[in-house]
Amino acid sequence: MDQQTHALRGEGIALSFGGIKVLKGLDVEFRAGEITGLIGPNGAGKTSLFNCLTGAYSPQEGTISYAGEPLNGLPPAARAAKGIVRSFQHVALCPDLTVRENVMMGIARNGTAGWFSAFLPLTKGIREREEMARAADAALADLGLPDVGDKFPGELPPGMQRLVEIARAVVGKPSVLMLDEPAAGLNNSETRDLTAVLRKLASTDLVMVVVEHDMDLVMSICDRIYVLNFGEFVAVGSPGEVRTNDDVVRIYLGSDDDE
Ligand SMILES: Nc1ncnc2c1ncn2[C@@H]1O[C@H](COP(=O)(O)OP(=O)(O)OP(=O)(O)O)[C@@H](O)[C@H]1O
Repeated sequence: MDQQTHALRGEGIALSFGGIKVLKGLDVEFRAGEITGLIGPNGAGKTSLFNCLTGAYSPQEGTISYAGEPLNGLPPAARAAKGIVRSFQHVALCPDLTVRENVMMGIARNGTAGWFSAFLPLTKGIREREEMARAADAALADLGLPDVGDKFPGELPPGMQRLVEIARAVVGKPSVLMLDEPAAGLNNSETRDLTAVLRKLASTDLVMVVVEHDMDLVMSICDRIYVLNFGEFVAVGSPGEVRTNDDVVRIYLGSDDDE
């Protein structure tokens, strides 16, 4: 896998709301085989950039591509069908479906007969449902959750719900996995479990992007980190380079949030 070729790239991304520029012409490259962090103080533009990459926002300027294929104009569902998937800051599991069924929803984008037909009492549907259930159980087991398939999300603690959400994102074998504040709402031990899971997920053919406020998590899992401030990158580099960058130190010491 050529990590440069199989990269998610943004060139000259500019986004404004009501004439206020929140992203000021950003060039960014998220490479396969790396975990790339996106950090910055509150209001820096992290979520806006994330949303441009997933297709939730359309930047007024710039191009977004994966493996050289332009993605501009494609809505989130079309990007997901191309293997570019995301998790949400607030756990977004269906409360009335079992954990296994929630994870099975992540397979639907793969172009099988589909999640709905898998629930119809037809031979094809039954076979497909069994295959999807096996894949869902395997994804859950891979993330250290072997016995929760029959439970409902509400029966699990927040840390496990987060892992179920990640299982749903990875069960369809994405090429780009975008995680929006995966540690939000987790306690220290849940964050440690998540850190181990994210490290394990990293593989040579997967682009992983993490927007996160938890600096310990970012510094321990990321290969490269982009630091945003007021819609511009002020630094990019390894955790060690970013940690000792004078501008980054100034931004974080000068900001009044708890990063
Ligand atoms: N839908 C919107 N309409 C108007 N302004 C917006 C919208 N979304 C974001 N903004 C503005 O864009 C700027 C960047 O916000 P964004 O949420 O991208 O920052 P962030 O770095 O993700 O912050 P946080 O860490 O607090 O989530 C902020 O000034 C915000 O008020």
